Amino acid sequence: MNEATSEAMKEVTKTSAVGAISIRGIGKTFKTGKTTFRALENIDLEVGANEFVTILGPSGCGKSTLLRIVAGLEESNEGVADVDGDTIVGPGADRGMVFQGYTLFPWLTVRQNIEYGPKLKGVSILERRAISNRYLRITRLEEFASRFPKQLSGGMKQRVAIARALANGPKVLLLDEPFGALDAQTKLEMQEALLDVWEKEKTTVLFITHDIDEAIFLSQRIVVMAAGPGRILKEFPVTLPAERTPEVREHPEFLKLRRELAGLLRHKEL
Ligand SMILES: Nc1ncnc2c1ncn2[C@@H]1O[C@H](COP(=O)(O)OP(=O)(O)OP(=O)(O)O)[C@@H](O)[C@H]1O
Repeated sequence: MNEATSEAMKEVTKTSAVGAISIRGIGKTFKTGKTTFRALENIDLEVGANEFVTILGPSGCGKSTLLRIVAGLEESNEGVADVDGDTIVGPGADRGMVFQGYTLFPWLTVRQNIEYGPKLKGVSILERRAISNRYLRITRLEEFASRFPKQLSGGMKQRVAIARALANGPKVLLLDEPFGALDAQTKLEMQEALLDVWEKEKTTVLFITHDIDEAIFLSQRIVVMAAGPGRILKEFPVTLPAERTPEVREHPEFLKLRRELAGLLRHKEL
């Protein structure tokens, strides 16, 4: 190999995308006493590295169960899931998760919450400071670094939760209705903030919601699930401009997709 080729390959390795999720034939049955409940049936889903994919579906269709399986918090009964070819057998630093409920440590400041994961891994204090500075900046929380969670609004708490997940350097962000508890205006602001973070970090995002507008605004692709048993109904590419300004919500393509999705989900309890 000549020098030029070897330099070119180094460049490819440096910039090559990571965080591809592959879900193949996943099935899940819950057993409670003598009763069994089929929560997921034969789920196949490929999410590309750096892609932003949203799973949209009615309550109880198994969205959270599927995300928990990818997070390694729940075991499937059938099928396999992997990230970049590494089979998921439990939680791992390659996957960061943010839930609807605020899961911050109340006794730690914003900065300490963000530094918690790196500290557990034994990262030096200087490096930890650099990491928290980066994510405080990206999530626009710099001036709140010394506050405690109870001194923050709901939107700020979710920004800290996202910063804390990113501080562990995950390849994949798994977001389970992270803005579900926020008021309408804060929710819109958080959607823009999340896209900003995704743009800067380029992690793969698998996002769950039952909000059609949220799914369209955020995603490159929407996967619609149905219940009884939980299964994938249909996938929709979102062909909106890459830059999602608030005006995108009035785009003919946005309105068309909203009609299509609402039609598909009309008889479901969304
Ligand atoms: N640990 C469990 N034991 C028994 N049943 C469960 C368990 N976890 C989930 N289920 C059932 O599996 C189904 C799917 O639940 P899941 O939380 O994945 O749905 P979801 O689509 O995320 O719903 P929501 O939008 O309301 O959060 C539900 O009917 C739920 O009652």
